[in-house]
Amino acid sequence: MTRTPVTVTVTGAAGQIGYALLFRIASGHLLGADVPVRLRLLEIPQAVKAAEGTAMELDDCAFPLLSGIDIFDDAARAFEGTNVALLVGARPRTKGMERGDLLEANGGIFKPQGEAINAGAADDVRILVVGNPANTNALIAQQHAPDVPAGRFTAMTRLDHNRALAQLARKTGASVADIRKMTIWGNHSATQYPDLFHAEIAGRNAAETVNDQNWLENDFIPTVAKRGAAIIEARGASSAASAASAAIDHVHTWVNGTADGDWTSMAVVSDGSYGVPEGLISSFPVTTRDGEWEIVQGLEIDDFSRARIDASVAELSEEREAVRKLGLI
Ligand SMILES: NC(=O)c1ccc[n+]([C@@H]2O[C@H](COP(=O)([O-])OP(=O)(O)OC[C@H]3O[C@@H](n4cnc5c(N)ncnc54)[C@H](O)[C@@H]3O)[C@@H](O)[C@H]2O)c1
Ligand SMILES: O=C(O)C[C@H](O)C(=O)O
Repeated sequence: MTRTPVTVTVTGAAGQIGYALLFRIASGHLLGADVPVRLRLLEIPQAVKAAEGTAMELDDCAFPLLSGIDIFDDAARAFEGTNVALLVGARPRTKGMERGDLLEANGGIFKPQGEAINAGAADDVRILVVGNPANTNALIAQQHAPDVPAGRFTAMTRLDHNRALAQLARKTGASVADIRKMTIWGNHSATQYPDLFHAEIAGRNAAETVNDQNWLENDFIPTVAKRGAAIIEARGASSAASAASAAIDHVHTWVNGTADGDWTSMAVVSDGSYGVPEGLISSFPVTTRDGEWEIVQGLEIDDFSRARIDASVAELSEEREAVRKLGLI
């Protein structure tokens, strides 16, 4: 193997998402079947031993692409030279909580991690924040990494995107592979807006194909937006394997590009597109190419969609105010 390994830092490596994620990174699903990876794992001191156990299991898989694993309890060292940073480590919500309730508990994690990325990551670093509330945690980290281009900080709404694909496929009998141009707008929270008006099934408009406004409004949107809570209710723990899978999808699409005629959903820093205030990290339809993303422009937004996008974006503005008050940005 002649390629230089890509350094991937994963925080919260001993957690439930970490356990589902690391084996897929090491087997080549994150970056490609020909890309060797070196893992740097970050955990809190009490969980380092558990991370060591996971590292032993990774060794035991004898993955040809895995060129090394290092474990740290110090963010500054964990992000040294990192090309891809997956910020997973944070407390998950439990029954009855909204993700925003985690702001105070988790927000403090992302300031030092942003600083560590700023100080030590590779010039081409790309960051995905998974830990909740993901959009605002990404904003906190980004605000503390002034030397890293703001667009490198993204938050995950790909799980919501995948959930929307699955619900639409189930309703229409279409295959997931036939669906294109799905969009999640706004926050990774119950206010998010999964948009069927621009999606297509086998080239036909999805909302027209479904032709059932009642289902769209009272079933599809709430099912997707509240799926995280439904998983917690059913499993007694928040989503893990599906979250890890979405994280793999997010980075793979970012690095390898969206298919022609399709786009994906990523929470990225707003440039004011679609009336989303500049600087908020909000989910948009994006295309990707050569490791860069671009917000899809020129979509017509009707009153129904406008109201829902505005509500989710208003929540993001409130979260930004809340972390300002907490002194986190
Ligand atoms: N964006 C999404 O779609 C999405 C989906 C699922 C879960 N999540 C979120 O991901 C986060 C992790 O979920 P989980 O189920 O793996 O939780 P978990 O409790 O199983 O694991 C979290 C891990 O993070 C570690 N950790 C805590 N603080 C840390 C720090 N400062 N540095 C490094 N590691 C730290 C903990 O020790 C623990 O091992 C939660 O906030 C959860 O809500 C987001
Ligand atoms: O809902 C949660 O708290 C976990 C995660 O964000 C999810 O969407 O499953």
